[in-house]
Amino acid sequence: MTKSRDITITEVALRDGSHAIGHQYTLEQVTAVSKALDEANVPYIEVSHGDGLGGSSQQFGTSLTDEMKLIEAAVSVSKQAKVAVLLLPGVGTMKDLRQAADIGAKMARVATHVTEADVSPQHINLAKELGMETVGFLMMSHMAPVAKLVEQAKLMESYGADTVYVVDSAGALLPYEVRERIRAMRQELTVNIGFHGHNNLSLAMANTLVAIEEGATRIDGSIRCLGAGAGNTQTEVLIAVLERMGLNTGVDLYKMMDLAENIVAPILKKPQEIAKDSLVMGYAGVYSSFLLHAQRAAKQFDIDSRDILIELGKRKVVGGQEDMIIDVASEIAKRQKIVNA
Ligand SMILES: C[C@H](O)CC(=O)C(=O)O
Ligand SMILES: [Mn+2]
Repeated sequence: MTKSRDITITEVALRDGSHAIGHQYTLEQVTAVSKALDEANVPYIEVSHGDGLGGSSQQFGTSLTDEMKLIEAAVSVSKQAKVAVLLLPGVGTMKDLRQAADIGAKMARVATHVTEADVSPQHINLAKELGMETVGFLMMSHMAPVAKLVEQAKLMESYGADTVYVVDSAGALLPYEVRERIRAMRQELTVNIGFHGHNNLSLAMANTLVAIEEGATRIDGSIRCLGAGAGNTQTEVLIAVLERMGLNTGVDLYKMMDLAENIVAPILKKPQEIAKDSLVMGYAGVYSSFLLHAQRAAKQFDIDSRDILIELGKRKVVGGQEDMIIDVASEIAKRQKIVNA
């Protein structure tokens, strides 16, 4: 019998990693990765467009494959794993959530900007009615002071979330900032606490361990770092580290290493690394999902992508404001033309 898990992992490469590959997952890739994750005993596998259900659009990026087909495929090969979906109210609809539940998704992660939890009760309630496990996902957690974050987390708890996550969308949080956030939430909430990191400042693992030290038991990872920006906490590495610490995830390390090497690495166009743009995202506190958008805009306007990202950070642009990337790029290009004239 498997010993109960000390830490429960949600593998997010098939959702967060969608950003890194321009939402081009094929049915074959999602089937192969999900099957191997299930065989490795990963308890939760998140599958959706990178921006959650309903994200496929000009604004966020069009999916190659209908996400419902991807979810269906993941469900069909998961014997023990539960398939999770992400939903941003206003991007995904109640209808999307119903459809995902109908085809077998068992967990709904309702994501809002860290100060906007009050847009989530309808979706959390519907997920509960549909018999799904529910997670409140507070994105861009670095942008709110601790007291505000706790207030918003308590709102999500009051709406019925079984777990509330601190989401370091920009990979900008420093370990002491994760510590104070998780500690305060642990003191004020009775539900599970989760942590979702991004590795833009090479701190995803350190931040995850600090979160666990402070009482987070639900942790996200992306295998081979296949997530937005520089990727998330690398799942197979995390499993090895936690095993060394005597913490049980129930996940088979060898199977995860084989999956990372043989199936996931070939999906990546190039190995995940902290390159200049992802580093700037962590430094300037910019949403990791903006990476490819900013790089495309830089090319279009023949400017440095770092200038766009720094400006987006200054303006505190958040998820859903992807159209601002082009505006900012065009302004920088105009300014530079005037200076160089
Ligand atoms: C929609 C975002 O990609 C959700 C997420 O993973 C994050 O904020 O980080
Ligand atoms: Mn993320």
